[in-house]
Order: sequence, then structure tokens, then C-alpha cells
Amino acid sequence: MNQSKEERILNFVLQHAVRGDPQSVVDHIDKYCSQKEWAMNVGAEKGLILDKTVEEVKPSISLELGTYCGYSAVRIARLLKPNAHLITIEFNPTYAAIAKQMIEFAGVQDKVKILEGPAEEIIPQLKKKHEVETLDFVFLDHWKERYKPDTVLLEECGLLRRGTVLLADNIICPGAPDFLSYVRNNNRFECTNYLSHLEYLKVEDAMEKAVFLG
Ligand SMILES: O=C(NCCCCCn1ccnc1)c1cc(-c2ccc(F)cc2)cc(O)c1O
Ligand SMILES: [Mg+2]
Repeated sequence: MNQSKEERILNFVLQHAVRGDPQSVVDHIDKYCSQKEWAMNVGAEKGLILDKTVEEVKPSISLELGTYCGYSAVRIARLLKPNAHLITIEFNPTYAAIAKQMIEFAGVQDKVKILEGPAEEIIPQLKKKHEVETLDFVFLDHWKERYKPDTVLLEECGLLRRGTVLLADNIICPGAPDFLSYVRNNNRFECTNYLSHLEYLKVEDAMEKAVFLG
């Protein structure tokens, strides 16, 4: 049975990247997806915006919505301080299986917990089942029409605290218009827009940072 694109990306990393070196894994995914097959990783240009945000926040507990092949999970985990953790939620079990292998190859498995299933079911379980108090950082990169409802759900579940930083990918392409108007017109969020480009292409895209003010 022939391979999926995601399996080809993973195999390229397993065959060419340096085991235990997260930067090497990130660089090899970018190399494959810019030269061979486009894929929806946040990529190197928007990845720098993600890096800078993680370095600013220095989060102890981070949540990622949308794992895919694990590119941004590895990107975030490589910058986390000792004993800091990332929980990443993936709906698609095939993607989750690829990401698990990617994260283990990168050597960041002790910092990352992959949870499989719909975010709207898992978010309400984070406090009791996954011992989360409040989140320091949230990276939104899953279905774009879920950004707004899942942001409301995070707040309703008491998972946001004064200063929690949300960073959302794909604000222009594919776009998340209801999320954007929600956070920008809500005086409990302080928003910043970062203009960039869609991963591996010249197409415009942007990320939005929304700091919860409590
Ligand atoms: O759809 C995206 N991501 C969600 C994938 C499914 C998430 C499943 N899930 C995980 C947890 N809960 C649900 C996405 C799409 C594009 C894109 C851009 C241009 C284009 F022509 C085609 C596609 C670029 C991205 O950067 C993206 O992130
Ligand atoms: Mg994205």
C-alpha cells in the first residue's frame, strides 16, 4: 500500500536528520516540504514568530491545537525550560501516529504529551484528567473554524489566566475571520498582528497574538 505524504515526510527525517536533535528535525521537514511536497507545517518564517513568542513567554505549560506531523510541537519543545511541558491535541489518529514518531526521533518526548481526539472534548478534561491548572501559552493551528469556539471553551473551563498568550496561525490564509473579530473586539484580549507568508510559498499569511487580560 503506497505511502502517505506524511509518511514520506517522516521517512525523510528518519533517514536524513540527526536523531535527538530537534533543530535538525525542524530543518529537514522544512527542506522536504519546500523542495519536494508542500505540507501545512507552520514553516521556517512563521516558525521564527512562534520561537520569539515562546522565548518571551517562557511557558511552563503550553497547549497546541493541531499537531499534524509534530513540526511545531518539536519547534516549541526545543525551546522549553527544564520541567516545562507541551500538551498537543490532534484529531486525526494517522497524523498523531506520525507526530509521535517525529517527536520521539527529535528526543523531546519527555516534554510533549499528544492527546488524540476533538479539542472540544479534550479541553474540558485538561484540569481534572491532565492536572493542568492554567495555561501559559496556547498555539492555535487546527481547524480554522474551531479557533473561536475553542478559545471561548478555554476561557469557560478556567484555563486562561491574566497574561496567558494565545498565538494563532493562518489568520489570512486560510483565515479565521470569526476568531479575529472575536479577540480584536473583546476588551479582555490585547491583540498584535504579525504579517508573514504561508509556509513554503510567497502567499501572504499572518499570525495573531492575543494576550488574555483576565
Ligand atoms: O487546515 C489547516 N490546519 C488544520 C488541519 C486539520 C486539523 C485537524 N485537527 C487537529 C486538532 N483538531 C482538529 C491548515 C491549512 C493550510 C492551508 C493553506 C492554504 C491551502 F491552499 C491549503 C491549506 C495551512 C495551514 O498552516 C494550516 O494549519
Ligand atoms: Mg497552520
